[in-house]
Amino acid sequence: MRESTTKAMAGPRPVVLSGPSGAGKSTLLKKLMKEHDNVFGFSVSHTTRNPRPGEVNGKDYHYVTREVMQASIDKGEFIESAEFSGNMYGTSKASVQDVQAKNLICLLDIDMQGVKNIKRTDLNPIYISIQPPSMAVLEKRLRDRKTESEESLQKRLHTAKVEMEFSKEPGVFDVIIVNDNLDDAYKQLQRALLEEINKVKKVNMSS
Ligand SMILES: Nc1nc2c(ncn2[C@@H]2O[C@H](COP(=O)(O)OP(=O)(O)O)[C@@H](O)[C@H]2O)c(=O)[nH]1
Ligand SMILES: Nc1ncnc2c1ncn2[C@@H]1O[C@H](COP(=O)(O)OP(=O)(O)O)[C@@H](O)[C@H]1O
Repeated sequence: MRESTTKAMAGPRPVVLSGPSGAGKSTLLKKLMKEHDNVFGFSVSHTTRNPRPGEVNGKDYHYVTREVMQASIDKGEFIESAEFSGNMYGTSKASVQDVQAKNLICLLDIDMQGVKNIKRTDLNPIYISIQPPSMAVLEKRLRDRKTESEESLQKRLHTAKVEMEFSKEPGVFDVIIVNDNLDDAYKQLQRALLEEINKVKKVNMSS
């Protein structure tokens, strides 16, 4: 029998945002959480990559060594994990359960391997693909973000092409949002989640 990670805490449906590095996933997630107080909770992933300036351990990611992360995976503490651009990333069971225990919509920012693996679990999220208007715009945004070395940038651009192809496979994503103008993309995202948002607001208001 498949292990149930979340069934006991049946509440609002989680939301997976996926798409190329630089497509705007973090920007959109942060805006959702800022504009809807006490509705969303971020699933804080583990990663072996170094923190960027301004990122906070335990908030953006749990920054860990490869040894620590692998040991934790081996103990069965992760729902999914993947190798992305030379680093490990993964969603622990605790990261999702912490959010679901508060009856909040759990937001996951994961790559395409994560999407494939989450589809094999009973999490049953809404799958949303965030896409850049073009590869040229994606490259410009990633360069302007100034977080990547040239090598890391090239790796991300290469993976972005694979991620874009993956998103075209029918039935993978429930919603596809092209993040050209940020406000428009945000409105589309909010519209896609409105039903879930209203459900949570109603329940949390009456409790
Ligand atoms: N599978 C999986 N992917 C993750 C997880 N956390 C982050 N990612 C993905 O890893 C990739 C790199 O993330 P990051 O290093 O923060 O770079 P950024 O996307 O360019 O901001 C992105 O595609 C994220 O969606 C996770 O827990 N599992
Ligand atoms: N619609 C947009 N127009 C212009 N710049 C954007 C837009 N959306 C995001 N950005 C910028 O592009 C960069 C990549 O966005 P980010 O949210 O970090 O992407 P991801 O989390 O998908 O890697 C950031 O510097 C962000 O401020």
